[in-house]
Amino acid sequence: MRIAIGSDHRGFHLKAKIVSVLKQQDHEVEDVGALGDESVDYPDYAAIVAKKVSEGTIDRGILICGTGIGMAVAANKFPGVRAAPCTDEVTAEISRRHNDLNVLCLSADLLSPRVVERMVDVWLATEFEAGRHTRRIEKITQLESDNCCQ
Ligand SMILES: O=C(CO)[C@H](O)[C@H](O)[C@H](O)COP(=O)(O)O
Repeated sequence: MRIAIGSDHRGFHLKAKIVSVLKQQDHEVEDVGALGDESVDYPDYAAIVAKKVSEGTIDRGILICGTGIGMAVAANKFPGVRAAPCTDEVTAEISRRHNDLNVLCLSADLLSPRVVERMVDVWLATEFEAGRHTRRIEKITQLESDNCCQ
């Protein structure tokens, strides 16, 4: 799978760990930064990853900051992006089955790296369930075009 991954300074070390695991699993990984743990602004990295997802040049995005919240707020400004902070394996799985989440947002401050590794595995492996959930995703897409300011 083609995966773009970004973080701010708080997520930098966890990002490095996830990048290495994903590469070992033969995913095509695009690391967009941050390049170190000096203070940066999470919207800058959310925008790079979310734009790629929105334009379809990669399959999925992963964003990491202190809580995952700022990254999700920023990424959701891009059409077609469904981003949310997940907190455990269950939310990671349901976010795929029900919400067709295409950008996984993670907390570097609150989650253990081992839990995150399992969450990422589950999130990448779980398919969208479709059925009644398709109707709901279509309604979200409709909200974008009804309220679009781009
Ligand atoms: O966006 C966030 C809050 O949802 C992240 O936790 C950021 O990493 C955090 O705000 C960065 O804060 P810092 O004090 O500048 O490290």
